[in-house]
Amino acid sequence: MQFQISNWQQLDKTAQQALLERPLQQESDSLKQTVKDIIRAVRTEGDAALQRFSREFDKLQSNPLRLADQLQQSLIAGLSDELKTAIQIAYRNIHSFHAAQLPQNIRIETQPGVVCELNYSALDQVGLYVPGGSAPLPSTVLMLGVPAQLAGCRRVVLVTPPGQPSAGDIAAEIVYAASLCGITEIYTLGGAQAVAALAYGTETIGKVDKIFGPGNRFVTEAKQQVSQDARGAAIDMPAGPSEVLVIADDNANPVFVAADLLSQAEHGPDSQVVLVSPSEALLVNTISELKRQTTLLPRAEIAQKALANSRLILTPDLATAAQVSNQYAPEHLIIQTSDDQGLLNKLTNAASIFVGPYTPESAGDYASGTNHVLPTYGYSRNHSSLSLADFYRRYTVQTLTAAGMRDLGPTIVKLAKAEGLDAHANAVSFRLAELELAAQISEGNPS
Ligand SMILES: NC(=O)c1ccc[n+]([C@@H]2O[C@H](COP(=O)([O-])OP(=O)(O)OC[C@H]3O[C@@H](n4cnc5c(N)ncnc54)[C@H](O)[C@@H]3O)[C@@H](O)[C@H]2O)c1
Ligand SMILES: N[C@H](CO)Cc1c[nH]c[nH+]1
Ligand SMILES: [Zn+2]
Repeated sequence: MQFQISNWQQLDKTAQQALLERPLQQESDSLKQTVKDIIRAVRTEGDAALQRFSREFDKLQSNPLRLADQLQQSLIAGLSDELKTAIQIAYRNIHSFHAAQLPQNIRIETQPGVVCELNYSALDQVGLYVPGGSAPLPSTVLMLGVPAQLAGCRRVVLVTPPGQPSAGDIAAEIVYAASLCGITEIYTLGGAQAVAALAYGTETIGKVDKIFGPGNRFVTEAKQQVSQDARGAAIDMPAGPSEVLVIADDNANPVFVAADLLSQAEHGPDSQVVLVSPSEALLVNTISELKRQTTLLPRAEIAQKALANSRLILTPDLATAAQVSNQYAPEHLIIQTSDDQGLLNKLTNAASIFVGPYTPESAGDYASGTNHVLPTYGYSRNHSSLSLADFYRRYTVQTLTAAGMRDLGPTIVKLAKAEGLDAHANAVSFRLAELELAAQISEGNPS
């Protein structure tokens, strides 16, 4: 494994930008076309296309699609108590953190007789995509299922790629985590075809209003495409291949830093990990640790491919390291320095930040309580981590009394006239005229 340390200060602006590029294939034309073709096939052929793609991409001979209730029960029964307890603890913490996010309706009188309300209502039907191509992710079931449960969405559908035939259709941990979240409508289906089925519906799978969840580049591209079609479905965010940026100085332990980098490198070959440090010694020692720890990992081959996309960057100081991170806009940002709190104030574009030597990203990936569904590929510049609010729609209500109309009406008429929109002005002035007439009648003085 070859590692190269890049000296940030010695690069010009173009080279600096190139250094922070994500792995290439993410938005290639061929990916877009592949996904477009899959979506079109699902829309025209329905379940038959789903079966065909499961055979082609997931090596499945035949797929019953919906996971029978009885099979769900027997999978859950086979799970060890130890693992069930771990899933319950994660569920509890994720539940606590998300329950605290319950949105509050607002009702205020902006001026006498003019009442404005902002209300939240839970989305009716939601689809949860749980990745499973490379590893089944029961933790993602909790990250999506807990907020859907707390919001009270009426129909919650879970899709996840089928496992290898020898290992059964689906991981028992996924089914157990789903059961804690009250989810029983589960389909063993993955990739762009699953996203298309959720967005448009097939004979077996009813369409949903919004699709949540992370996935590989096929899943992420499919979500983008269906969200651009008014007949498709809304989506949460582009949450693609995992990435982490670590800012560490001499104060950090290279064993921890290397472990944190590898924790995301093992997700997939298109994951990216970045280490930014003002300490050359820390960079060099972390490289030795990366080499040592990688060989011990069962997923070493995947991690090595991801490490080939990765960056080790030497900066003159921590302030410049913060600037590099802000420019990169990472999904996860870990800081292990002598001045973590000072650094926090300088960080603007990370989706989820992990502070100090005892806060590995794994804590947030599994069990601390925060959501691990996060924008990748620089989208954390303008997208947020998944939260309870994403499972609601917001709408406003307003009520003007006659007195409110009398007071505010002339202002509205003036503004509408200024825009040259006379019909808008009339909608108010006709009411004002009627109110004027009514007032004169009540005073016994109709003109
Ligand atoms: N950003 C986040 O919040 C977050 C959270 C968890 C996981 N992740 C990421 O999710 C990803 C999960 O990826 P995964 O692959 O393990 O599972 P996945 O479920 O996202 O994708 C697997 C599916 O991809 C489809 N596919 C595979 N090869 C294909 C091809 N050549 N053409 C068309 N379709 C194809 C198959 O249908 C398969 O079912 C990882 O990159 C991981 O880093 C991100
Ligand atoms: N790191 C992933 C988010 O990018 C989430 C995850 C699930 N399991 C392990 N990690
Ligand atoms: Zn992870």
